[in-house]
Amino acid sequence: MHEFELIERFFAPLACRNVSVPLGDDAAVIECSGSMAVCTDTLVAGRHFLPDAPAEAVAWKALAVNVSDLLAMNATPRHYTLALTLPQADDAWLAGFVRGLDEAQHAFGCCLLGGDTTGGQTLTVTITALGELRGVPWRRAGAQPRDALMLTGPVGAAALGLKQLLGEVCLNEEMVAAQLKPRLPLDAWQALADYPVHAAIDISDGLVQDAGHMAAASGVGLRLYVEKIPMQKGVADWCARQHDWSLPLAGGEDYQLLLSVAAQTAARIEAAGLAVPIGEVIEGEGVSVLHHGQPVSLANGGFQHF
Ligand SMILES: Nc1ncnc2c1ncn2[C@@H]1O[C@H](COP(=O)(O)OP(=O)(O)OP(=O)(O)O)[C@@H](O)[C@H]1O
Ligand SMILES: Cc1ncc(C[n+]2csc(CCOP(=O)(O)O)c2C)c(N)n1
Ligand SMILES: [Mg+2]
Repeated sequence: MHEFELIERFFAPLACRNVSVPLGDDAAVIECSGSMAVCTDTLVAGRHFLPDAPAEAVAWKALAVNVSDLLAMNATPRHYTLALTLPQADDAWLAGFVRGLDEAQHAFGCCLLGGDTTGGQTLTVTITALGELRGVPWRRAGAQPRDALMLTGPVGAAALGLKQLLGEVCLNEEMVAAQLKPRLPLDAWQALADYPVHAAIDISDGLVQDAGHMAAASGVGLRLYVEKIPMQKGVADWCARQHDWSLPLAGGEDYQLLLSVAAQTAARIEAAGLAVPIGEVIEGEGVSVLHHGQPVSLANGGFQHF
């Protein structure tokens, strides 16, 4: 199959229709009236997913991790581009990949503007996503002393799912699903439009490491309470058995949002069931973690590529 035939057959059906110039020219053209958020994330076989991961899951995750960054910025997903490097053009793999992308597009409300397809040794998927700001951008730099820190959902399952895929533990399919096809907190995010958020970040590299980015950008310290952090029962049980909280604190790929909000806003957000308080912002620097009052130190702070 030729490169152009492949694009026409697999990717043209996913293309945005309601844009000035859609997929097919040297570049797409879109009209925009307000502010747009733009982000890029790459998935590399062997680094971000196991080489035998289902194609549907790879596609879903590639779009989900980008949409997660848009949500963290307070932007509604609209469009994306796809750069794909394939070791070979395998019909069945591509059909699965397009199914996963189609499902993700519908779930996240965005469509394909264009991209690039090349041959290469390592399967690599790079997506650049564009979203429309729905208010002020939620920056990492806005956390203020006495703010409450809130998390939109549980953490730790994706890291436990990876352990299961690697054969290190045998638990249940919920963890594997969290690793392969992470769900985003879309409903909570929709409702959060009505609340003033001082700072936000999505949890991709691990809660403590990403909280550290918020702390550094804001020039404050953050304090987290392990017993308040939401986690799936399987994760909590595993951590309690091992006396080790590194999965929810540093495992990463959770794609929940960490928010810093004024204490009175936090009470309303919690009452609406949109996020739970897990700590607070203090004067100082860095992230400290307490478990029933005892400091927790982590051997490994979070995911690092190098
Ligand atoms: N190669 C690069 N060229 C230009 N800017 C980059 C590059 N890599 C990262 N950045 C920028 O650095 C900032 C931090 O990037 P990073 O990838 O750590 O973001 P993140 O959202 O924390 O991580 P994730 O990749 O898990 O979504 C972002 O503003 C990003 O655009
Ligand atoms: C095969 C395999 N090895 C390791 C991991 C774990 N992992 C990969 S990327 C990442 C953080 C986000 O990365 P980025 O900062 O690039 O967005 C984590 C925790 C995995 N999922 N699959
Ligand atoms: Mg991010």
